[in-house]
Amino acid sequence: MFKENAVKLGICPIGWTNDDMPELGSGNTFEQCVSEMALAGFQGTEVGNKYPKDTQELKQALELRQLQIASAWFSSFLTTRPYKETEEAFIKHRDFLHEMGAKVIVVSEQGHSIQKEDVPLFEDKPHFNEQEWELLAEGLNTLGELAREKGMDIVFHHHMGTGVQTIEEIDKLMNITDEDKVSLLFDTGHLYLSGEDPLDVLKSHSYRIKHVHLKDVRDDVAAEVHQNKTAFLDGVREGMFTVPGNGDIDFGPIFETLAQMDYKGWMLVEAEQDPAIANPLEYAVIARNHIREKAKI
Ligand SMILES: O=C1C[C@@H](O)[C@H](O)[C@@H](O)C1=O
Ligand SMILES: [Co+2]
Repeated sequence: MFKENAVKLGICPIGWTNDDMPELGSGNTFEQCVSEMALAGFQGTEVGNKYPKDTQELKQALELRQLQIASAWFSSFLTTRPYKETEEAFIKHRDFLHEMGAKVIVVSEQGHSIQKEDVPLFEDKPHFNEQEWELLAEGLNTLGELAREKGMDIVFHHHMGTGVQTIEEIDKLMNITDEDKVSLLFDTGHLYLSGEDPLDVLKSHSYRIKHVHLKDVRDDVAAEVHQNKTAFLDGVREGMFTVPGNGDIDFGPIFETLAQMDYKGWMLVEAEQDPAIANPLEYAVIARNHIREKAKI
């Protein structure tokens, strides 16, 4: 299994408050969120919309709970907007994360994304044309260089409803970007929901994976989302995702493969669902226990 101290375990705030649907968990405070993360036994977190913007204030709140910032999501629009727009926003984001001690920056291409659109998730995903693939690759290589200026890496987030969702698309992106500048985020839930075998991605891109999101999927809800032509955010509300140990993904072989490939870095539970239905602390504890049982950490 994993070497000692190779992996840091974290949890994302999206189970407490959802940045894409701020009405989910609107009554949950930042203090409740980070206190419950620590109480459930996690060492770190990503950044959510309720976190203090002031780095000193955020550092103090995290130090009190012995939590670290692992990363934060960044939306790029390299395929649809002038490059400079993405670069300007990226530099601010990079500098904030650097100040907070993070080593990786999560990047997701949101050009043409249907992630927030009211259209069928399983039917309307975008497909990039060759020119868009080139824009994406060039832009990501440059963002990767900018991250390197601060000793950081960008980790690309493949995602349902975007142009980089399937294994074929992930393979293509990895092939056309510079391996020294663009790394990969491995998100179990997005791969499984897309119908991919997450183990295939681990095996093909082990040396580029530098960040992990642990998300489980409820097969019965996912089937309804498929059948009823539901949109991504409605699927989330309906409970398509949950924490590891509460859904249908078998995490044993995933942890085994990550350990065999000598994965080092963060693994963060990231399980968006309605906190009014799934109590965030209760589900954080379910996830922590499942990881202890299956990954022996
Ligand atoms: O990393 C992520 C961030 C969320 O905003 C996103 O929608 C979620 O599904 C995810 O994987
Ligand atoms: Co994710």
